[in-house]
Amino acid sequence: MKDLPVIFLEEMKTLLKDDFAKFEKTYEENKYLALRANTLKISKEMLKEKLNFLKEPVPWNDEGYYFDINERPAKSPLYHAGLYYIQEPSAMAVIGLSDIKPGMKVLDLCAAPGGKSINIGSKLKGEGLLVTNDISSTRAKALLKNIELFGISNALIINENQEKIYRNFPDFFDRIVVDAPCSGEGMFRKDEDLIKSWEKTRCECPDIQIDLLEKSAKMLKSGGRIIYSTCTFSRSENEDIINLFLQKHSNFRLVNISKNYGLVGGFNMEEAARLFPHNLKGEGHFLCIIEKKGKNILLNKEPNNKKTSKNKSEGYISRKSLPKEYLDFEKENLNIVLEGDFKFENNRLYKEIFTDNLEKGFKILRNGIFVGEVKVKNFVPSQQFIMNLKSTDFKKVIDFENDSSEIIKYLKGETLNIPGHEDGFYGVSVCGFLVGYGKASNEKLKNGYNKNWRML
Ligand SMILES: C[S@@+](CC[C@H](N)C(=O)[O-])C[C@H]1O[C@@H](n2cnc3c(N)ncnc32)[C@H](O)[C@@H]1O
Repeated sequence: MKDLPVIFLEEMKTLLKDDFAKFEKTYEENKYLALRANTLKISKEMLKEKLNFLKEPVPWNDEGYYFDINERPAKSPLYHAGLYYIQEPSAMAVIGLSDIKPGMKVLDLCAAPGGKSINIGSKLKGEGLLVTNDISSTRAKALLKNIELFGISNALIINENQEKIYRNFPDFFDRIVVDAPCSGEGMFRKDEDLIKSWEKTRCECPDIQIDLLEKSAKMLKSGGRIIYSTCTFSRSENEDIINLFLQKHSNFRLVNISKNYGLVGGFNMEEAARLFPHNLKGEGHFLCIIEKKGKNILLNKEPNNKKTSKNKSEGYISRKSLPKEYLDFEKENLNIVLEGDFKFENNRLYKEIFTDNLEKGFKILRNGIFVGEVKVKNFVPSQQFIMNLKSTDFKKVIDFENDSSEIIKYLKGETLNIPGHEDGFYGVSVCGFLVGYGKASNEKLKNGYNKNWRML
């Protein structure tokens, strides 16, 4: 039994009444682990065939599977191909039970390290826009890496506060996910550090949570929905926050979340959902969906995100003005013709997703895809670009089995011996899924894998 704060246990007794004993017992039991197929790259069924340690599906997310606590899926080369994301099973309910559809404009306001954003990315299927944000610059870097690894092409990754985001995106989004910073009570079993910071976070979080909802309300289109979630049990960070918000905003209503698989309603808020560890295989979570009343103007037909062409920022170039080095690289090595809104700045080529102006100083970590850079008259593709391609997009590919020692060497940054291969650029893949590229010369493959992503 962990050293749980006495006040926390007292509050849980009041909250759960007869169920408290069952709840308390879960602290002596093992936590559950799960992962989610990245359906931008692989179907859930095909992933199950490739990973023989997967167990039963996570019932509230159609991409999720449980796996055994002794497995280390992050060590597999298939993970480095962006085929799955390891995520706490209850956390999968947030996007799993939402109705995000291709073409929507979605904001993930508190997104790092990106578990929900990756899930939103797969639901959008590359259509529409994902604006994904975290206020912490260090955590936003982890978010950037995950968006790159999982091959999400339609994301604008930002590192801003809610005030500045709302000034730039009034009445803009179809869905806003507020996976709010919280006191983390639901994760005490998983992460004991949260117990240490609990006294502080439980006092500070409600003010931030209500402000995040206030700003989200202003960024939402009429008919749009806010998906509010926390991983804490406390009513003061869940139902109380929602009630406070609804009292101030009569133009919002609660949307009912279906209660299957052990999910239960909120306290005096049947429409919301509570996930308790004594009712299901996962940690503690709260989830609530609120809708802005009014004419439904979602999924309006303008291409992607563009508000008006007048607001389009400057500096875009057409395909025919792309640097010769890129066009030569594409012609020689790829089977694709890249189209889009391009920028070429400081020898770096970008294919952007969000083309409107944002206020000066707005912190953008990535807008769409960083394609690569021109270095000494050669085009060097970026890791992100590679992760957005399929192995069939490369003219030449070297493929390895998941258990081959060569793919591990590649992921560690080593040069590979490749007898019988002609010189030139190669996509490098595992079981047919790209992990990177290399340049062959004299039967050796110079490693092009991102140095910062190397397997240790
Ligand atoms: C529960 S975690 C998010 C987990 C994430 N949604 C996921 O699924 O991987 C909450 C995040 O909120 C961020 N945060 C805290 N205050 C914020 C604010 N005012 N605006 C945006 N993000 C904030 C924290 O840095 C933290 O990364």
